[in-house]
Amino acid sequence: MTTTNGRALVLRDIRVSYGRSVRALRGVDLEVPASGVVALLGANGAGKSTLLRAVSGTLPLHSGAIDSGTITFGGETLRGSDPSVPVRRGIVQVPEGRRVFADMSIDENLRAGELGVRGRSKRATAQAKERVFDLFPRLADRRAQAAGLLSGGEQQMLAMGRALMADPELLLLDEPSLGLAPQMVERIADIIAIINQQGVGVLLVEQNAALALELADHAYVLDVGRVRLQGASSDLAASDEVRRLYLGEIPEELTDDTGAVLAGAAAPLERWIR
Ligand SMILES: Nc1ncnc2c1ncn2[C@@H]1O[C@H](COP(=O)(O)OP(=O)(O)OP(=O)(O)O)[C@@H](O)[C@H]1O
Repeated sequence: MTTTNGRALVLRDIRVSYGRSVRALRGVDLEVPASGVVALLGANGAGKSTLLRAVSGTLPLHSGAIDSGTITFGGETLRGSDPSVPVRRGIVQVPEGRRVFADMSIDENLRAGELGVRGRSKRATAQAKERVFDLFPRLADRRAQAAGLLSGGEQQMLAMGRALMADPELLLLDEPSLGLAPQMVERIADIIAIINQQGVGVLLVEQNAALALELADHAYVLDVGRVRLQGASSDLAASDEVRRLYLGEIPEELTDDTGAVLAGAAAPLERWIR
């Protein structure tokens, strides 16, 4: 898709708050290398969406603000930019909950993905759309239909397609597998892998840690606004803590010799499996 010119996203000591009392990020360092796939894991409220908002410049829309720290893309600062700046520089977010324009057609939704892109020729637009339809043939078949009639998985595809219309260098994906059937999750995972093979970097927020660690080269685990763990995805997938907390593996002390869950372990298990 985009030929990469080697731009990395770098966050240093980022602190974000909402109002006076909610400190959502408390000094986060994170890096997405050019064309890399990085996963961001963590329980509800850990600060994952906040981090994406900080990068995409959408915090003010949520009454949030960056208090300190730096965000750069290819060495150029992004911090303090309004949302149009990251898009123009090649960083596009696919928000959680898909948020397609339900009453608009698939074609119109895709056109909306170009709004932040300036001065593009008709030919370039047609090429971008062709690439989207190559990736998502189902959307091509139904391009005149209202987006609201699509299934949840198809709406996710449309939201990703809309982001790709801006020809991004880095995609910010917020929970792309949320609420989807397993088969559709696999399809979305395949598509993320293909998009990355085409040269697009991905910062992937996911509750589905197994999926995220499979797709990503490197992962970060956020915990109450701080990076609790980070490393190569393969190392994290092998770590006891990640297996226990994020891959739903049941801790030994709650099972018998055969691995069966002990009677009365249900309550403590709630704590382990998120
Ligand atoms: N608009 C907002 N106003 C006030 N507090 C907020 C707002 N958005 C998020 N928060 C708070 O900031 C913290 C981080 O939230 P965030 O949504 O970034 O977490 P998350 O890891 O993405 O969680 P989830 O998986 O539930 O989306 C939480 O304590 C949350 O309640």
